[in-house]
Amino acid sequence: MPPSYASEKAELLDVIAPRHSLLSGRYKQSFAYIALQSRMPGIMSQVTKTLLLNQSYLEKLHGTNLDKEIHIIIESIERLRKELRRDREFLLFHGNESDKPEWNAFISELPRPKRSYFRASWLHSECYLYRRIHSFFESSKYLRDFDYFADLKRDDLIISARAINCLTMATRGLSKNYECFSRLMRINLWSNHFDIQLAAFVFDSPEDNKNIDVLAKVADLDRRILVDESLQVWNCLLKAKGQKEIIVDYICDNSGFELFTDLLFVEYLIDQELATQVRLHVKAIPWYISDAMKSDVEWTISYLKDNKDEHVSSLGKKLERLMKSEHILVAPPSYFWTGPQSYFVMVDSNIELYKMLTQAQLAIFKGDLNYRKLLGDYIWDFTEEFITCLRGFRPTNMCAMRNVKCEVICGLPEGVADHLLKVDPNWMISGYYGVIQYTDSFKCKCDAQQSLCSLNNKA
Ligand SMILES: O=P(O)(O)OC[C@H]1O[C@](O)(CO)[C@@H](O)[C@@H]1O
Repeated sequence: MPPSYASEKAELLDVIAPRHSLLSGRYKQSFAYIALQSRMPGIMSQVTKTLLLNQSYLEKLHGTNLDKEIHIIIESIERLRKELRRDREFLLFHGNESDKPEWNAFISELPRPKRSYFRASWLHSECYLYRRIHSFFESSKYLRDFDYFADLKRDDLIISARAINCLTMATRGLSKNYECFSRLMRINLWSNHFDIQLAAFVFDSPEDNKNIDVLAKVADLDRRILVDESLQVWNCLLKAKGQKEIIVDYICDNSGFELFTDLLFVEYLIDQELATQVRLHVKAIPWYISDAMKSDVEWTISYLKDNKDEHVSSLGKKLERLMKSEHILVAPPSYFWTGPQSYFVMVDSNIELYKMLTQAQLAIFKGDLNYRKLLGDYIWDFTEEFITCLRGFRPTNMCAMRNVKCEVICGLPEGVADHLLKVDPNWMISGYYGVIQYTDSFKCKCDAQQSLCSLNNKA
């Protein structure tokens, strides 16, 4: 265990994160504390290691010696690690960051006691750390575009070869019905559980290849879906039938195997005319290790296209055609997705992005981090309604699909959380449980939301 300067400085409390508070590293029995105390330093070491491992490749690529640039980046990472360990205040950005004004305004407006790693909201600390790491690369001459997480993301797809073959075969020629739709959705949900460094779905028998019920191979998964509102998502898309334009905004999470299943689901939406266009919202910079960037979407499609399995390869070619015809497209990059803010502030801090989402029939938010930002990284009552927790953020009909990897959750039926706490004390951080939650854009309940509703209706 590294020395805990942080505990002296931040007056850490040896408790779980209390109800009705923001998640924060202050609570020593929370996942936030573990993440800041040991996970983030580990990730920083991983970045350094990757950089050194890639040095000769990068030097060949740029035709120059990179000792000095690499040395500066590694030293900066070391300094950042010390700042974190000592619970220092967040520093302003002074480099070439495109989103520098937004970040600096955000940091300056934080109340002082909420401006250091262990005292701040966990969401702010964690996003800030990933943002700082990237800023070291942005300030360099040759390494500004180096994605230090790319190898991990690519390996994740490569080790999933068998699952990719099976799922590709099993999802050809699907019918348009709720059953197929919801199975694809569930495969997509669980792929968020098997993210980086976890083995993907395992398929052994040859029958797997033709059987869309591949979920049965992953023991008992459906039992672990705590809320499944996929029928409402299906109905939301059916309601748009006949419209000339049906846009689905897909706020992506991880690359690797998860992005592959995203693409399978998106292919189905387009094939079945449930959507005329799907816009993938990805990250502008390397983020939370495995988050998808535009380059990952492109790499994934060309990996599928060049696959030696003919079904996988023709899927890759089909996806490429769908991209060319703009049935699928990567939305213009927005730094909002790599900002520290929760989504309820989007209407004030990024009205253009908010308006863009209002054009969609449905916005799907994938993964744990998106969920945390939807709920403001706040510990709500387990049974609080999803719509309430969004605090007015409702640009369109919305679905969140997420495995439960931290203590933020809502919308559970009465008694479920109490039961889980008894049978599985780690249920909130294991990623074993999942939710598919939905809210309709017109389900407006409170006065405070009136102004947003009228904006939605106008946009
Ligand atoms: O890839 P996801 O599902 O967004 O998960 C991100 C992970 O990062 C965390 O935010 C922790 O760093 C967890 O909540 C979660 O385990």
